[in-house]
Amino acid sequence: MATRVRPSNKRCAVIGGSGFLGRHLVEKLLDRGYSVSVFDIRQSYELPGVAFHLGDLCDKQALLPAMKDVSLVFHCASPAPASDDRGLFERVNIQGTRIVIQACIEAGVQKLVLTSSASVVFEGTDIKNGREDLPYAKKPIDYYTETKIEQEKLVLEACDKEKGLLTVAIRPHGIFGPRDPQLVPILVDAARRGKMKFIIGDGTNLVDFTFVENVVHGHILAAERLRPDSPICGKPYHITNDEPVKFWDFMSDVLVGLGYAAPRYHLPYALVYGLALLLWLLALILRPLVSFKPTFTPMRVALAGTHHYYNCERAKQDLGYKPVVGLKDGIARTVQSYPHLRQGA
Ligand SMILES: NC(=O)C1=CN([C@@H]2O[C@H](COP(=O)(O)OP(=O)(O)OC[C@H]3O[C@@H](n4cnc5c(N)ncnc54)[C@H](OP(=O)(O)O)[C@@H]3O)[C@@H](O)[C@H]2O)C=CC1
Ligand SMILES: CC(C)=CCC[C@@H](C)[C@H]1CC[C@H]2C3=C(CC[C@]12C)[C@@]1(C)CCC(=O)C[C@@H]1CC3
Repeated sequence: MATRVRPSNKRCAVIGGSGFLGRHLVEKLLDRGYSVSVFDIRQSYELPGVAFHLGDLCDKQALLPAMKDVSLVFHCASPAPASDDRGLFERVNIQGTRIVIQACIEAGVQKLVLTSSASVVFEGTDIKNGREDLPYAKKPIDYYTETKIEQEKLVLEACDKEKGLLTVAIRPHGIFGPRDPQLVPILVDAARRGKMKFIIGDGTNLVDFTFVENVVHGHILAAERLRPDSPICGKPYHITNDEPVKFWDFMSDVLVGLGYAAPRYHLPYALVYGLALLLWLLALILRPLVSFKPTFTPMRVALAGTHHYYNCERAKQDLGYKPVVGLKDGIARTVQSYPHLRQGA
C-alpha cells in the first residue's frame, strides 16, 4: 500500500507567485526557511529553492503537482483589475477559486490563505475607518470587485475543521512598492501625457496605501496562526499601513520623488466622474470599431475622489500584526526602485 507523505509545514505553494505581491511573498517565505512551489500562468524570474509550475489555475490537473506534499497554499492570482473582461474575471476569480479549493482538498493541503481585497465593501462612496463587518458591496464598482467578493465568500465558506482545510482571507488595500506593475507605472504614464495636473475634488480624501512588505507580513502571520483552535479560521482581515493619507498627497509624493510636478488645479468630483462614465460608455460602444483605454476610468475617479481607509485592529488583535515599514520609508524605497520612470530617463 502506498504511504502518504505527511506534508512538512514548511512546504508551501504560491498561486500567482510570478506577480507583484506573489514574488515579494515568495522571497520572504524563502528567507523564513520555507520551500516554495510557484503556480502561475507565466514565469517572471528564477530563484534557487523555488519550483515553478506553469498553467491556468482553472485546470485542476495542472494545479495538483504544485500542491504535492504541501501543507499551506497562498492564492494571490487574479486578472489585472484594469481589465474590462467580465468573462475572464468570472472564470479565474470564481470558477478558478472553486477549483483551487477542490485541489487543496484532494491534495491534503491543510491551510489556504486567500489574497482578497478591502475593496469588497467599496461601492464608490466614502468608507472611513471601515471594519471587516461592513457588508459586501451590493453595487460593486467593477467586475474585478464583483468577482473578488464571490471569491472571498467561497474561500471563507470552505473553512472546515472536519475536512481538515482551514482558510483565512487577507484584505489589503492599495498595495505599492518595488516592481508594482500598476500604481506607479500608470501614474507616471499619466504624468508624462500631461494628465496629472489636476486634483479631483477638494484633495482632502483619506486613503490607505499599503507597502507590499506589510501585506506579505500579514499573509505570513495569518498562515502561521491558522490552526483548528484559532479564532482566525474562516475570517477576513484588513491589512494596511495603518497610516491613512490624503490620496493626492500620496500621488504628489510619488510624482515629486520621480521628478514630476505635483497636481495643483482642482476639478469638481461630480464633473470628472460624469466625464469618465461618458468616456467609458463611448469606449464600450465603439469597441467593435476602435479600441481605446481611457486613463480616468469611473473606478479610478471614484478611488481618487472619495475616502477609503480601513481599520486593521482585528489583525492587530488576532494576528499580532503591526506594519513593518512606515509609509514615508515605503514611498522612498518605491521611488528609488524606479530609476527608469524618472522624469527625463
Ligand atoms: N495590487 C493591489 O493594489 C491589490 C491587489 N490585491 C490582490 O492581490 C493579489 C495579487 O495582486 P498583484 O500582485 O497586484 O497582481 P499581479 O497581476 O501582479 O499578480 C497576479 C499573478 O497571477 C497570474 N494569473 C492571472 N490569471 C491566472 C490564472 N488563470 N492562472 C494562473 N495565474 C494567473 C498573473 O499572470 P498575468 O500577469 O499573466 O495575468 C500574475 O502573475 C490579487 O488577488 C489582487 O486581487 C488586493 C488589493 C490591492
Ligand atoms: C486617477 C489616478 C490619479 C490614477 C492613478 C493611480 C491609480 C492607477 C491607482 C490609485 C489607487 C489604486 C488602487 C488600485 C489600482 C491602482 C489605483 C487605481 C486597486 C483597484 C487595485 C486592486 C484592489 O483590490 C484595490 C485597489 C485600490 C487602489
